[in-house]
Amino acid sequence: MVMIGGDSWTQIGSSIAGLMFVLATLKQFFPYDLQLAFQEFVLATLQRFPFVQKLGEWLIIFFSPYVHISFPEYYGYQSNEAYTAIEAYLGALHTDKAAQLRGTLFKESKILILSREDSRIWDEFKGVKLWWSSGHSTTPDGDSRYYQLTVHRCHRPLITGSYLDYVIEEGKTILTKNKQRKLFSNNPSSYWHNYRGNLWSKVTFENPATFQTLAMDPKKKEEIVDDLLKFSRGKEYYTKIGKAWKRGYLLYGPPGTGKSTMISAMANLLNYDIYDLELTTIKTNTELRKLLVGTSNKSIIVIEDIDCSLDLTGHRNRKKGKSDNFKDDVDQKENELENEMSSKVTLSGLLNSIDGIWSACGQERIIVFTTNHVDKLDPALIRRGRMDMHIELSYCKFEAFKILAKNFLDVDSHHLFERIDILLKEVNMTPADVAEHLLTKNENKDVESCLKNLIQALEYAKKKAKSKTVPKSPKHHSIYSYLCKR
Ligand SMILES: Nc1ncnc2c1ncn2[C@@H]1O[C@H](COP(=O)(O)OP(=O)(O)OP(=O)(O)O)[C@@H](O)[C@H]1O
Repeated sequence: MVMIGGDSWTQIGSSIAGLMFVLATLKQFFPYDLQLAFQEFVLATLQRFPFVQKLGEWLIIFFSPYVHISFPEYYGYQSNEAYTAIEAYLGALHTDKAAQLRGTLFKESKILILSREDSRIWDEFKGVKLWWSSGHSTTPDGDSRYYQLTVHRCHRPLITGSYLDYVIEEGKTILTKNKQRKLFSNNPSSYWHNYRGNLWSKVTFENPATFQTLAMDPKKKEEIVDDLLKFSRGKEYYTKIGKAWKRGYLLYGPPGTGKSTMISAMANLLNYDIYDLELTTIKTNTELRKLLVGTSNKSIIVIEDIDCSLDLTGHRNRKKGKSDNFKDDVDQKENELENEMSSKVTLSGLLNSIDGIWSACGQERIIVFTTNHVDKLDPALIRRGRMDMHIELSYCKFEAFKILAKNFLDVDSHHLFERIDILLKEVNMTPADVAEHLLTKNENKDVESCLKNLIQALEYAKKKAKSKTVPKSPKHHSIYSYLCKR
């Protein structure tokens, strides 16, 4: 064992102090990025010797006069809004001097947006120079990108006090200015790999539907628009009453009555993103929770055709009643096996996720269920409080027809309107079908012949209804394909 005497300690102490003094003096003559590069070089060399590396890291942290603040892209499965705001802020910083830029031209926009792509960016705030760097880190939850801010210790109060607030505010302003709404669809878990950004695929959302062009009873429409606007302005209200800032809408009605169109109109009204959640590709409740946590604020989460997505409806009832005979037992076993093979997302899993997650971590989220068969749904799923507003979209009545006529033919009144009014009272025709007939205008037909064409179709439908012919079932539109095709 080597013993070190009191004199030796004094010697070591003064040597370290001397070295620190020399380093601190030298530092003044080197630009900061050179110092960083040097630190990285030292660490890379030391990496070969894990113990020495740990010691080196500790020494650098201990003696370095700089403070490092990290902003990871995700915490757990939730995205970090500070990261997104910083990304936007830094992307727009000194673009005139940057060496590496990325150009983006959004559809329908004439402005090319140039943003920085360098991994090291400096900034200046109230005369203080600051350094930003970006990188990747691996955590037990998967890979995450991050931004790191480095600043001299003496400027810490300025940075934490006002600079960071300034960066986040500026970043958010840039994001709002450049905001392109996105339509997300969930990837199967086999795609997720190690990176949380792979949970959802996104495309730019460009469906032009608005509440103005949505054909439905104007009073009902006004009620829905008011409700949505009240929700989006309700931050203080929800905080005051201690409720999660979320709202659920159940849209029900026959195919082709405008459920998907209304979702687009909602997104366009509030400037929210849409998450189209396909339940059938989700294997477990845990996966479902990860996906929901991975959604961002100011978004609409849509579960379309909830009655067909999974066996959500019967679970509770089946569990309650004990099977009386052997056949029931066999049926139950078969059902369980089927569930095992496909998806294990259960009604209770869905309900827990909806209620639990947002009360814990979500803000400003709308959830929409659509169905063609409201009567098939478990009451627990759609009770008020969970689905706050139940909206029925029904067959085309005269008020709705007038909106479609305005949309497609640009006419407010016409002598044929009266006949159409009478026929619409007698026949159930969906707005989708009416719209289809009015679209014949595109085949160079005039308004008069378009309306006559519609009257003919209505009269034909009336005759069919009388002879009790079962109408052909209309095409199913998945919201994703519908929104993408527009
Ligand atoms: N109420 C409506 N107002 C305006 N257009 C409508 C309305 N309903 C349907 N349409 C038109 O019909 C087409 C299909 O409508 P949409 O997909 O919104 O119906 P849906 O109720 O969601 O049908 P599904 O249940 O099959 O998904 C759209 O292209 C839309 O333009």
